[in-house]
Amino acid sequence: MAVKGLGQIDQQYDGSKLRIGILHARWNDSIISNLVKGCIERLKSFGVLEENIVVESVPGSFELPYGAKLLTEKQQKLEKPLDAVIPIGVLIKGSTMHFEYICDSVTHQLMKLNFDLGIPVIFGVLTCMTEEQAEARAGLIEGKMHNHGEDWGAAAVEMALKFRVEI
Ligand SMILES: Nc1c(NC[C@H](O)[C@H](O)[C@H](O)CO)[nH]c(=O)[nH]c1=O
Ligand SMILES: CC(=O)[C@@H](O)COP(=O)(O)O
Repeated sequence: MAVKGLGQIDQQYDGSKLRIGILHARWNDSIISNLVKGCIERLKSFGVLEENIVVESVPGSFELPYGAKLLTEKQQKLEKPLDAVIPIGVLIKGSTMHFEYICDSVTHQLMKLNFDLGIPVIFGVLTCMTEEQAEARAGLIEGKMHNHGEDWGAAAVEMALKFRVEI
């Protein structure tokens, strides 16, 4: 059994009332597509309704933090607030320092957004040294790793519901 991964879920979560935003980058599109697919499938496995999953895209991972903030605020203005947002991006090391700067700034800003927006913001960004690493983590290499998009869907549902108090 694999050591890496979310482990057993600690309780049954009913996602049928949740609204979840997925904001994905378009860089490295073939890998992104499978991560988004896995994420949506996992959300649905918790009962999240298709019509309550809002999927939007931005050009690259650098745009994810501000895009996630704008998406969340727009849904609030439309009186359809999100219970969690899942930014999804794939960063792959090139030949300059571009990768390091984007990984660092995006990670910090997404973490900060949790506190600024007051809803869970999941870390759906792969930061890989090679394309092969990214493909493996998107479940695209048979027999290697599972699709990490599934973990992000599960994390969103758990974090949206875990500390909720129904009055
Ligand atoms: N190299 C990667 C990028 N680069 C693009 C930036 O994220 C950004 O869209 C551009 O600089 C305009 O602001 N994005 C990724 O998602 N993945 C990469 O590997
Ligand atoms: C998107 C860029 O600015 C690009 O020049 C970065 O190059 P690399 O991915 O090789 O570091």
